[in-house]
Formats: sequence, structure tokens, C-alpha cells
Amino acid sequence: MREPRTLRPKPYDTLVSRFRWDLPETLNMAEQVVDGWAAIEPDRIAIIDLTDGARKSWTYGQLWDLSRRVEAALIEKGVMRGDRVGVLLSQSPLTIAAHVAAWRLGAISVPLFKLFQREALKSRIDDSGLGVVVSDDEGRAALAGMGRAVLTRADLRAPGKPSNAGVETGPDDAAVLIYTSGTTGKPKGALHGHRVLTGHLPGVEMSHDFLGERGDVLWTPADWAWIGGLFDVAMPGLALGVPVVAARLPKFTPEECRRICREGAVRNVFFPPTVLRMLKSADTRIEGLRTVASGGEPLGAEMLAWGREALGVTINEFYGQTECNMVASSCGRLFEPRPGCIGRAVPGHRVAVIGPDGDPCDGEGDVAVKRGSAAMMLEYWRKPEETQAKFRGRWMLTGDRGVLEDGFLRFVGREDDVITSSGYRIGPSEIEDCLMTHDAVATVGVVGKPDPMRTEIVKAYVVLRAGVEPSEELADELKTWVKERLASYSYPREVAFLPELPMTVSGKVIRKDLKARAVEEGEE
Ligand SMILES: Nc1ncnc2c1ncn2[C@@H]1O[C@H](COP(=O)(O)OP(=O)(O)OP(=O)(O)O)[C@@H](O)[C@H]1O
Repeated sequence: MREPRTLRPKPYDTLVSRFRWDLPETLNMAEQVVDGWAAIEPDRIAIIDLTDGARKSWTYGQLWDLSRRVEAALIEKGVMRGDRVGVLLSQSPLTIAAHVAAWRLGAISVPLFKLFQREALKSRIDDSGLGVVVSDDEGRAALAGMGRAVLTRADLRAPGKPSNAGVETGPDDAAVLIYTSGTTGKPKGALHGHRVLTGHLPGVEMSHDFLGERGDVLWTPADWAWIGGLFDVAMPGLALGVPVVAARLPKFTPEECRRICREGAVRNVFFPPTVLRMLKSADTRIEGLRTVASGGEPLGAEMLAWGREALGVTINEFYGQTECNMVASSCGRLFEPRPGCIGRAVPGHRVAVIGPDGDPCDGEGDVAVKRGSAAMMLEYWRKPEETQAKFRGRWMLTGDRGVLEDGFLRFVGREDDVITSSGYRIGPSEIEDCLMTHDAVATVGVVGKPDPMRTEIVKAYVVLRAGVEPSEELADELKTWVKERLASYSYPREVAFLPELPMTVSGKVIRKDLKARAVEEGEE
């Protein structure tokens, strides 16, 4: 039996100093995810499919067969190397098969969220210029009138003879075009090469305390159209030979989340902070988890403490972005996390905080990742100027501000989100983290509101826990809460209560909407 390819848990410093990217000249993710396993262990379990209410196991052999059918249908539609193929599906075996089929043909897969409304879908379809979309009946309806060929399961054909002969790809050949979340502005397409999966593996290993232990089963409620769902969970799980659960929650509820974990015998989860906050709010405990990874937004000391108490594990936080993912992470098995900090650089990644001159600096600066990581995008799709602006010398700029403390990355905030108030620069995440420690708060978003005197003031939009009533007194209490714990200049001078916060489909608070709201309020 082929053993899962895990990073051996050596001491952190050894892992970093000995690390070399192992990128062969010829590399295709189809081979890593499905074909390699199907050839040597076709009966090994790849996916535990809970999407139809029943529990159905899919082996690598079956997944290979499905992907060959998709491939045959794509060929029939004339898909060739370099063409873009949309994948408008949530978690399912077909999602994997569609990506793998496109990769085998040397085509570029484009993950698309089922939750996208018409405009969001159309803008990405137009931008990527894709001709064929693999989807389902719902997707076909959503795509009506957009002039694209749609393939569903009903269109799949028995595969002909191996069709990918002659399509050879290397690590830097384009494989997947994945759009950023659009938290700060218009989503941009990050184009990745076949190396991107290899680039994720050390980060996935670290944030899951080394996958591949007997009984490990991976799941995330995050959609597989988001880089977090697709490349932090689904693809690496399959590449490592760890079964992955596919489930569909029409609406996320803590109870449903618990049910999926139980039915799938899930041991390893990626719960973005939003999910953890919802579980905490409902006081939902999930048993049997070996590892919990979180990322995409700041986790915060409060949630780290809750994870230990309610889930019985140290939540491993990771940090990255669509353009270069999983570059810093904590790992309970390698070192004690530092509350309030994300973690340390993942082996294979040099993470630094740099100044305007492009050199590493002390104190707060721009969080940057050195070129050379396999997880780094090739470019923004057809946006040469944006691509150029993303790099400063040898560094890729994340657009985030941070501080490195003994090698631990402390996240201050996105460059655009840092609040300037009375001459102080204030990172919203520390304030959000502090407010989260108050019992009345379910979730919170902090932004700068324009102010004629102070440039900006800190404004907190708070969603209260079920049963807690908003009041002036509570607003004052929350202001004092922060003032007494952080600093007299950084407390929220205004607190507003909202029934919910604006969220991206990947579950991130859309700060630009909160910011627009604050600007509007400032003008009133
Ligand atoms: N652990 C973390 N702590 C704090 N912030 C995080 C963490 N992980 C990710 N992030 C934030 O998420 C960003 C990456 O998000 P993603 O690539 O999904 O798109 P986006 O940046 O939200 O969208 P857009 O670029 O379109 O605004 C990071 O740059 C960082 O700001």
C-alpha cells in the first residue's frame, strides 16, 4: 500500500532548513489527485459522499472513471489545452472529476460558486472567457442565456481510448484560474500552475498536525469553489490519500455541521473563523476531532481558547490568500501557538514584513512572501499592471500589514482596513478580537468612519448573541470593555448593532460594505 505522503514531524527548524520544493519537470495535478492512486490502489476510499442523505463511498478507481467520462464530454465540446473550463458545483465527486478532467487535457479549470447570483457569475465567466461549464441542472438554469455550453452528469459519455496522450504539462503550466473573494474590491482572477497543489501540501500538513494517521477523514463546510475549500482540503486530502467528505448544507447550522462530522466519522476539519463563531454562539461541541484548522480571517485568542475548551484541540490557524495560500501557520504538534499571532512561516515559504524600500524591517510593515513558493500564482489573469503592482523586488505583497515577533506573524489588518485615528494607526482585528471576548457579542466587524477631527474614528458593527437586546447601555459597556483592555485611543467611539454582517459566499465579512456604510453615516 502506498503510504500517504506526509511531511514527517521533525522539529520546526529542521523542517524549514531541510525543505526543498520537489517539483519534477513534468507535473499534472490530475496525476497527483486521482490518476496516481487509481493506478496502484483503485479500491482505496477517496470521497465519502453525504450529499444525497445516504453515505456513499467513492474509490479512486470510481473517481478516475467519472473523470474520464467528463474528459470525453469535454473533448466532444472541442476543449483543448489552455481553454478555460468552468466548474459550477459545490462539494461532490463530480467537482473533483471536472477539475481533474480539465487538467488532464491541459485546460484551465475555473471554480465557480453555486451561490453566485447572475451578475457575479457573468462577470467571472466573461472575464475568464470560458466556453464550457461542468455543472448540474440548477447551474444550467443559472447559466441560461449566457451563451456557454453546459455539461451535466446526463451528458457524460463512456470514455474512448486514452485521450490525453501528448498533453504534457510542467509545474508552471496554467492549471486553475481562481478568483479572489472580493473583500476589498473587484475580484481578480489568480492564475496558478500545476505546482499549486504541491505548494499547499506543507501548509496543510502543518495546520493538521500531519495528516495520514490511521482514521483521518477530512471535511470543511467551506465551498470547494473557494481556494480554502478546494486547495486546503479537497485536493490535498485526495493527493495525500486521506478520505474527504463531500456534503452540502443548504444553510449552515451548527447542528447540521455536527451531524456531518458524526456521519462522516470526520477527524480533521477546516472551520473558518465564521464557522467557529457560530458553533461557539450555539454552544455546539463536536466530539472526535483530531485536528482543527482555521484561516481566511483572523482567528483571535478568544476562539483559540474556546477551541481548547469546547473541541478539546489546539486550533491551528493558517494565513494566506488566493494569490499565494497557506504561507504561515501554527501547528500544535510543533510549537506552542502564540495567542493573537497567526503562526510561523510554513516550510518552503519565506515570510517577511518589509518597508517601502523592499527590505525586511522591524515593527509594523507590509507582509510579503518571497518569490519561489510553489503556491504562488503565475499572474493575475490578463491584468499585467495589477500583476506588476503585486510584486516589490523579490517579494510578493499580500496587501496586509503585520509585525513579526520572534518569527511569529501578528496580523494588523489589510492595508486598506488599517484605521488612522488622531495620528494612531489602528488594526481592526485586535479590536474585533477583544470585543469577541464579551459574552453579548456573536460576531463583529470594525472599520474606520471618516471624522473631521480625528481623520477616522473606530466604529464597531456588532451582531449580538441570540436573546441579547441592543441598548445604549450595552453600547457603552462594549466601548469601556475595549478601552480598559486595549488602549484609550483605539476603543470604538461608536458601536452599532446589526442583525447580521455582510458576508462573502466564502463566509468572510465584506469590510468594504461596512466601510461604505460608515462613510455614508459620516456624511449624514
Ligand atoms: N489567518 C488569517 N488572519 C487574518 N487574516 C487572514 C487570515 N487568513 C487570510 N486572511 C485575510 O484574507 C486575505 C486573503 O483572502 P482571499 O484571497 O480569499 O481574498 P480577499 O483578499 O478577501 O479578496 P480581494 O483580494 O478580492 O479583496 C488575506 O490577504 C488576509 O487579509
